[in-house]
Amino acid sequence: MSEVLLRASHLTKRFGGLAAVNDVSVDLWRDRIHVVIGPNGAGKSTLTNLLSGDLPPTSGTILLGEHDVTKSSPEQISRRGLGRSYQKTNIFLPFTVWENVRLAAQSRAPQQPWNPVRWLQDASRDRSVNERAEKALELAGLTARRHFIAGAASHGEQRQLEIAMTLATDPQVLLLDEPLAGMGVAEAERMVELLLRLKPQHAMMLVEHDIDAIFALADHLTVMVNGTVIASGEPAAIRADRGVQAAYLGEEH
Ligand SMILES: Nc1ncnc2c1ncn2[C@@H]1O[C@H](COP(=O)(O)OP(=O)(O)OP(=O)(O)O)[C@@H](O)[C@H]1O
Repeated sequence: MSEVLLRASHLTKRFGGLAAVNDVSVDLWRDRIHVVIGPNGAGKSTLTNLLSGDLPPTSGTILLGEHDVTKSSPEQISRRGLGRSYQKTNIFLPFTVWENVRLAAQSRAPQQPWNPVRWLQDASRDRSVNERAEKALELAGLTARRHFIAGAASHGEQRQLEIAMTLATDPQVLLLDEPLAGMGVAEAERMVELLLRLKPQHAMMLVEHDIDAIFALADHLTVMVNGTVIASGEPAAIRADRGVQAAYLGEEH
């Protein structure tokens, strides 16, 4: 049965006089994909940064499960089960796909000083780390690519790798920033399949621009403009909303 895994209430984030996120509430449910759309500057990235702890809200509250994480650090929030993909910035391009996923899994083990080489050596001895990495690799559909050098993998495979690395931290809530960005049709289809495969075990929030993917994936759609939610609900209802059409989707929709 579906359950709310993350509940953000009345979040506001001000940068000086600008309310980049203005009184936004979001519930993320297991087995539901919540897609946030909106034009440039709408506040989508800022909202994601608030939920992941990368930015503190000016006001509002965030519950992750039963825990109030409004003032928690990204590390604490991650350890409570929220995984966020960071568009390639975490990938070590000279390492293999497997090594990257194993490093991400190792980040869940007790803290050590930052030393990638030692992390690799330690990780190879740690069965639970390896098991978590193996599972993440498989879930992300990358088992056959494990020995590829990450830097030589295709764009689509690198995006899959980001998701595998996020999964290796064993999250229940996933925040994914434009998982289909820059993908061709076949890669985008594979990514949509992957996200649908992950859906039953996770609560997911995606920021996405690809209209076809949005309507293929979204169980719930939130439309933001200038920091404010102008519509939120079932995709079919949002698609028919004239205010949304005028503000965002364009005349063809
Ligand atoms: N650190 C910051 N300091 C000041 N203003 C910021 C900061 N981060 C974002 N903003 C402003 O907040 C508003 C919302 O930005 P945000 O990046 O969240 O929008 P977005 O919907 O993600 O846009 P895009 O689709 O272009 O990524 C914009 O006006 C932006 O200039």
